[in-house]
Amino acid sequence: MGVAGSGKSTLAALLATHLQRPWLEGDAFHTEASRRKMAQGEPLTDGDRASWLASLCDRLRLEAGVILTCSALKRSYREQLRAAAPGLRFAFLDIDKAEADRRVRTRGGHFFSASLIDSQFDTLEPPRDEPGVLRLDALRPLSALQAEVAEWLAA
Ligand SMILES: Nc1ncnc2c1ncn2[C@@H]1O[C@H](COP(=O)(O)OP(=O)(O)OP(=O)(O)O)[C@@H](O)[C@H]1O
Ligand SMILES: O=C(O)[C@H](O)[C@@H](O)[C@H](O)[C@H](O)CO
Repeated sequence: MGVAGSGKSTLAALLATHLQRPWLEGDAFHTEASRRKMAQGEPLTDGDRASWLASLCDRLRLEAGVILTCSALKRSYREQLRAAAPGLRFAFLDIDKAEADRRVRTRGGHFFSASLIDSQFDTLEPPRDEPGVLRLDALRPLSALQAEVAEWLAA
């Protein structure tokens, strides 16, 4: 979990290969209308995210041991996901706004508008006192992040 540009997909791809686990890209479950909205620089609302979260919950119920990349910005979103998959664990890629903005502007080939970075941080409720959360410094090298998550999952 984490805001756009925090590195969720990049890290998940590495972990899925390393751990031989299936990986679900949360962005693939957004409706076409939501993707269009984000591409036009319009933030999603709770309403837009409701059907998306419901689809992710359905997938979590079906597939055990899956790695899911999902912004999961609000505590209520995480609680909904946890209810679908009891014991679900969250690796939180914690990043500052300047670096998220830099990454989103430079990565290219992605529908997400960089003008939405402010709203991602306005919406983010960083996990505090929630079960099963590992906070990661998103600025560390990917190899270190991968090792940290793999060790945490194995514990
Ligand atoms: N630890 C890292 N160090 C340096 N660059 C990174 C790191 N992790 C990811 N990046 C780079 O940052 C950019 C954003 O990463 P990525 O697309 O994985 O983020 P994301 O959280 O999945 O974003 P979104 O939710 O918007 O799809 C990519 O260009 C990626 O190569
Ligand atoms: O809840 C949200 O606002 C979305 O899930 C976003 O976080 C983006 O889809 C993602 O980051 C793509 O860049």
